[in-house]
Amino acid sequence: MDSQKINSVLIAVREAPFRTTLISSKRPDEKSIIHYPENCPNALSVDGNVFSFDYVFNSTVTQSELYDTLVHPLVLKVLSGYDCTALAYGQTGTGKSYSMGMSAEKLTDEHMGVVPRCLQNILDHTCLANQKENNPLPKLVYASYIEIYNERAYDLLALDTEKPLASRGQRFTGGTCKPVRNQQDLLHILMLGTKNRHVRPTNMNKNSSRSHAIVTIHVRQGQSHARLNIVDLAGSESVRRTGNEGVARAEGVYINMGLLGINKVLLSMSAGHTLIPYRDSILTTVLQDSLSAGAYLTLLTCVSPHASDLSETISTLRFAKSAKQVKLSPQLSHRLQQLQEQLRSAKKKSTNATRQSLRRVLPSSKAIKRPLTVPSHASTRNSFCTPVKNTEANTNFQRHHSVMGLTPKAKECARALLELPVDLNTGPIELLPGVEQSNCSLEEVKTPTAFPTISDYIELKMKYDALQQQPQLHLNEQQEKQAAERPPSLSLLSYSDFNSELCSIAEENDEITVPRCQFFSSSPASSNPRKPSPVNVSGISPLSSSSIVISKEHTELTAVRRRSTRLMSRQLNIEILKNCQELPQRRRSMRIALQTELRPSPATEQPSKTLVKSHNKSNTANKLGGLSEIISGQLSNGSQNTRLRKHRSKLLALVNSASLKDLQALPCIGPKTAFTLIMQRSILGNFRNWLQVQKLPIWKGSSWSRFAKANCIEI
Ligand SMILES: Nc1ncnc2c1ncn2[C@@H]1O[C@H](COP(=O)(O)OP(=O)(O)OP(=O)(O)O)[C@@H](O)[C@H]1O
Repeated sequence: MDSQKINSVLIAVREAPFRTTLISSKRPDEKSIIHYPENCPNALSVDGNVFSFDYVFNSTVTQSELYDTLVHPLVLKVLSGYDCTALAYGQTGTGKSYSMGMSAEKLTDEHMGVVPRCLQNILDHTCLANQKENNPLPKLVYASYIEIYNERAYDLLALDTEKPLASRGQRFTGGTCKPVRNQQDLLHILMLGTKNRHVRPTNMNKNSSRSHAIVTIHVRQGQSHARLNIVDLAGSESVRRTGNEGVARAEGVYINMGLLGINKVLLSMSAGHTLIPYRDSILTTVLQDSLSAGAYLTLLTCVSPHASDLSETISTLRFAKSAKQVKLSPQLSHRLQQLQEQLRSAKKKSTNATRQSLRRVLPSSKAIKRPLTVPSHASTRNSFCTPVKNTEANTNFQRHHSVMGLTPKAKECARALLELPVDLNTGPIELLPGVEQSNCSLEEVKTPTAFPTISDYIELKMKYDALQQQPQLHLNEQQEKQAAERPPSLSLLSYSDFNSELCSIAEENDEITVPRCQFFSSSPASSNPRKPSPVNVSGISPLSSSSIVISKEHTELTAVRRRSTRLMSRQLNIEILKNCQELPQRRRSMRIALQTELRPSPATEQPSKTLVKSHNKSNTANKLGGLSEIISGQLSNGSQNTRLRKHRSKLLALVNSASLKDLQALPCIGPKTAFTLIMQRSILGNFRNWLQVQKLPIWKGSSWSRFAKANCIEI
């Protein structure tokens, strides 16, 4: 079905017919400003500027021609499991909504737009596919319809359309998905959308959309889920020409803000930046997944033939040209899910052969590493109590796991150890050999599976609570002795694994309630096993029956601190560490600033080592040179002032020319600040003085003063 090869990014231009309403209508003798050079089928020229795109449609193109050429290939890709986005961009009144077919009006064959055609096409395909006898999983089609109005996302298919789904900075979880099984469902969705969408007459368009609208068609088949986003952006507009006042004027400001956001995202993507400003507007937040490298993107730019719209037309075409630079490499959205599904069933069967083959397919996936650290659901009481034979391998594994994630070498070692034979029934985590378990039914207690769900954790907690009420383990003297001689358990594996499970769940659900557990890191023999203590199972012991809320930040704090943070904390002295307990939760720039503040200031007898050190660390600082003398106060007042002046101008020159990486090397500059600084620099040109830099709207709170202090540029 996806045999047809299409470019991952397709850019097309459609010329709108002359307007017939309100201002700027066609003068009797007026000709279109858009010309089509002969011999260049996919080019157009406006005012002497020639632009070429993948497709160029003149004003006579029909809706069905446009669909067949531009959007039908995307539909085929969606049906094959890829995420796709079709986006309409352009000046107000140039036919974006008309082309995309966002409303329930004009549903005749002549005027029907992209949305109804896509849905019809997808329905036809899925019906055919589902009718095939050898197709066990039917393809199901759903659609959602949302709008971004005044920087808030609203669900147009919800019962309460007034309640925003999300606003800027908030997480967007998606709108109501309605099943689409036939024409009636489709019509119902479009009618609801038309009824609820914000539309208002302006001087340029009697039915001007006041919001960006997104129709998402979901095609599900089993675990596979592909999406086609059809986006009708509100038109860019100048307040002067639309004649908007009051609310309409404010709407225009928000519309332009969303368009600027999408502009920035596409420009950053085409410039190959690693930091894409998705969070700058709610529109780009919502479209983040679809505007990522893993999806197909088709951009339809609509342009006006009117001479009075010349500047808007040229800027629209320039935008389309820059979007052409975006490089994407679409991937099957459900591929990984399928592999994980296979792994899960392979784990249940505990077949070594299947695992080995999957490891070859997914060599670096952490999902592969997990089965070794936790016993499978199928583990029985006996298998739990059987000592792990491959103790040496486990000890090695433990050692390597403690550094896993730090260096590629450590990861390599761990991966190599994965190849060692381990009894899959027992797993590497065992209880004490020969322990009598009285009534304690250990097989009932399931350790987290490789793919736990929230209900798994709730179940786990209930079982811990139940076990706490039951008689504890009893050991005889010999067993105690054996326990004392026993090598440390693989608790670290459990700790790290359990935490990473929590992290992944916390990521999916901003916060969840899980059993409060203590992860022991030494051999159980180190504590008195006779003492009534919680039952130790697989390296996890309950602290209390109370629950704690584990948020994403918390789990990051405890388990998956960044490597830089871990290395940094090793270098810092204990005093700083005490003060920095909350630091990993904060932004990098704040952390660096706080550390700078915590260390002796330049004025004290211990000159600002942080600054000198961090400066010396990078090339950036090497360019600045001589700073240590200034800070340490070794120079006389006069020469110190001269040095400072020189330093400031050198630093300004650096800010005017430095790359993103170099800027980040400066104290109190994080990746975000560096990025916005570069964006401001590209908009405003080189900064003339530090006052200009200080006045930029990028400094929040006391960030400027911290930056100025840390870099000796206080004005
Ligand atoms: N190719 C076309 N053929 C026929 N009518 C068209 C065509 N393009 C646009 N129109 C008509 O022009 C008018 C304005 O179009 P539309 O509302 O789609 O513009 P828009 O770009 O979405 O504007 P806005 O951004 O303000 O919402 C509509 O009445 C639409 O029917």
